[in-house]
Amino acid sequence: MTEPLIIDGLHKRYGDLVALQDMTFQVSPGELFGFVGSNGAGKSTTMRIVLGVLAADAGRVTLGDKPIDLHTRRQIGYMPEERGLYPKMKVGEQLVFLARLHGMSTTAARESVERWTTRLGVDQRVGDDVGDLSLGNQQRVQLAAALVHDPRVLVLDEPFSGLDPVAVDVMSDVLKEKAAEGIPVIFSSHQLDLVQRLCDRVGIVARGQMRALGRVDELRARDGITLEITGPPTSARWADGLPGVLAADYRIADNLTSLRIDPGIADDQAILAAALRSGPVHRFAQSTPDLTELFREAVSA
Ligand SMILES: Nc1ncnc2c1ncn2[C@@H]1O[C@H](COP(=O)(O)OP(=O)(O)OP(=O)(O)O)[C@@H](O)[C@H]1O
Repeated sequence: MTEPLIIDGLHKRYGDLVALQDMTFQVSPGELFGFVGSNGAGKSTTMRIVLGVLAADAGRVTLGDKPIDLHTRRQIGYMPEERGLYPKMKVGEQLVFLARLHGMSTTAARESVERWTTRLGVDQRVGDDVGDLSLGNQQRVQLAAALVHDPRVLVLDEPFSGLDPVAVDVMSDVLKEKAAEGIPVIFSSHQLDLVQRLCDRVGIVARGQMRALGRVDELRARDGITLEITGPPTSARWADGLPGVLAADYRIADNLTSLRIDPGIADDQAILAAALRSGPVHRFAQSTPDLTELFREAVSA
């Protein structure tokens, strides 16, 4: 078990531009945390500060209660957004070199490189220059570079971008495995379906601030439940004033009534009865917002 990664009150400006404002969250050991937000929201800036490649103006990053110093930093596996491999160096040599930089013996480094290149499906390419690989395979090598030194924390900036579906599955499995081993894993992504499927918790950032933070299912339930009813004439505004109905949207063109309800107060059977009093009911369905809808709400707030 390692300690939680704690990001506490980070502020960062680039000249007049406020890139981070009181960015605060933590990632527990064994947790797969999805970091999402619009372009320019501040995800890479946060990750760079965690790695110490960029200094915050205020706030701190700790592993448990220990500030991240040079020693702890060597135990983080990092995939930067600007991929940082040397194109003219051979895959295998480069990975062994990086593992050695993190303090591994040559023998342990070679074993680890063989294990990870095999696991990630690039073992046939260890003798090739990185620059001769396809972008997707370079990305697999980049993930191997983040993993070869057996890190205590994983911080990955958009690890899924540009991967084919098979590589997405391999990457997903590896991230789940690393989290299951008990280390904190954080990754940023714009692929919200993937984040929703994989992550224990998510943070949604907009303009340098954390706008929503928590388990995906809790965030989805927090905004209430939506009921969609087709049949009763929307012009009758039949659901107005029913107990527990937070908002009613009558879509006249589709003859569809969409109700946001508070599940603690609303009685779905009473709502169905009210609908039937107004006309025949052809469809009565419940849905919760998905991560894409939560994202839209959070970034537009
Ligand atoms: N070196 C820099 N100098 C000036 N501004 C910067 C610098 N790096 C980032 N920024 C700005 O800081 C803000 C946050 O950028 P950051 O790269 O952290 O966002 P991001 O959430 O990772 O975006 P994306 O999803 O597009 O990668 C943006 O407005 C960006 O233009």
